Amino acid sequence: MAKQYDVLFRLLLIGDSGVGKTCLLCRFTDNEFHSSHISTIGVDFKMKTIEVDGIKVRIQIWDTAGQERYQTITKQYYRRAQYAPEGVQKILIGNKADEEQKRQVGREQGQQLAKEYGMDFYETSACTNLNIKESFTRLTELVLQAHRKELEGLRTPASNELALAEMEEDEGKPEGPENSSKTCWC
Ligand SMILES: Nc1nc2c(ncn2[C@@H]2O[C@H](COP(=O)(O)OP(=O)(O)OP(=O)(O)O)[C@@H](O)[C@H]2O)c(=O)[nH]1
Repeated sequence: MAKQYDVLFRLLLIGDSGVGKTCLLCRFTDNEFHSSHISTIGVDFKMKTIEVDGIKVRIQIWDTAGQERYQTITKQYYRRAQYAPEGVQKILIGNKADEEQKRQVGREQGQQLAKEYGMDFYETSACTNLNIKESFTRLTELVLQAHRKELEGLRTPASNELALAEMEEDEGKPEGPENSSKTCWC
């Protein structure tokens, strides 16, 4: 049977508790917004398939708890992306852009910080659906660009045969940090 996607990526959301990581994810994957704050415990993930530049990309997005008390658990999950080594693609998001009157960080300040770390910067709102698709798509593009060589040929009909497409996700069972052996592109 033909594959539903060409390649699988893992992306990770990190940030302080309450900034809206879970809401960003729910808006992106299910187009939903929840006004209550139910803190993530440890980690959770959701999947979505998007097409970028002719490539069907299955994205597995990990949502981590922002609360400090879960840090020991969450760090286990993102240890390979932790110090953002070369090759790890990242963007900076300032969420809750709809709450202008409660703004904590100036747009220029966010842009400046992103520039310092060589990241793209997006102001988003999970509430109004501002820049949600755009930011996740941009990050996906960056990962695709970083893996251009391995992806050559994916746009052709023969793509299903490529080894990259063999990277299966196990939707029911998130891999534990210790037994994760698949390639992780963040
Ligand atoms: N106005 C507004 N509120 C938002 C937005 N995104 C999230 N919120 C609210 O902010 C609160 C926290 O959102 P969460 O998505 O649960 O935050 P989180 O970063 O996942 O929090 P932890 O799981 O504790 O790390 C909730 O009450 C959301 O409704 C947004 O874009 N605009």
